[in-house]
Amino acid sequence: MILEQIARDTKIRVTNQKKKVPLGTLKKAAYNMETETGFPFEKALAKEGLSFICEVKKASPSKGIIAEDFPYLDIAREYEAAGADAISCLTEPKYFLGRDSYLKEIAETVKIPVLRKDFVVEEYQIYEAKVLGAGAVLLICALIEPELLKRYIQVCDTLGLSALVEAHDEKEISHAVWAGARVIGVNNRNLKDFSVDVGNSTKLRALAPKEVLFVAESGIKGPEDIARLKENEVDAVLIGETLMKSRDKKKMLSYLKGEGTSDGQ
Ligand SMILES: O=P(O)(O)OC[C@@H](O)[C@@H](O)c1c[nH]c2ccccc12
Repeated sequence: MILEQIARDTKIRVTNQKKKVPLGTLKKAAYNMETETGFPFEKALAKEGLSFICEVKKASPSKGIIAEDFPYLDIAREYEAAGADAISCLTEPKYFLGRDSYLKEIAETVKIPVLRKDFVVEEYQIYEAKVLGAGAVLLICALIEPELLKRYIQVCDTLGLSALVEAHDEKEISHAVWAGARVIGVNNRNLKDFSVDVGNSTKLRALAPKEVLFVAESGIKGPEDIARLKENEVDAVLIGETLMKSRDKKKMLSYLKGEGTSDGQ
């Protein structure tokens, strides 16, 4: 399955990176970073009404190249100006054509918190996220066993980083809750066959405690999806492709919010 393949390649990437920057050096740098108190990513999601996490993504294994032209800083600025509550930035280089430098530059440019979207298989990558300026890091349950997940969330806490814990089914939701996740995301895309069902997140919402911030991820195309998610007490949505493919992101975001009359193009 694709997720396992990506995880294997990520392990190799981390091993190589450690030769350039050893864990001890990275850790020191991470703890020397200035930290905004109060977990700004969680604050952004907890605000009244549905929050929007807008994703900067060049490509994906399911869609291939999404944005031929990829002015990532302009895109991030446009998201912020359009009213995004947070930004998600892919840093995985092989399958998503992401880069650490995209995240670093975006975090230096916008005021809203930035999520590092990568495949965390080692603690090392959490320190990297911090040093790159992220306010949050994605932790995928399918890649991290519960004991380790608990430890990773604690590491995030000591760094003032929020963890967005991704779960796909009931069992993973209970692992996430057990590990102390305060933010849980459910991916509507099945990583085995890439099929998308927005009902996946609405179905699983009830299984996470009310006080957990709940994020619906992937496959969100129009205001009817948003309305359905709102009805099911989702706190935030994570949207990539629909926004990346639209020429006017501000218009698209207001269309999704049900404010605009146009089709967002
Ligand atoms: O482009 P979409 O369908 O709106 O999806 C965004 C985001 O949810 C998706 O990129 C994603 C969700 N979970 C992930 C884990 C790794 C990489 C990417 C993802």
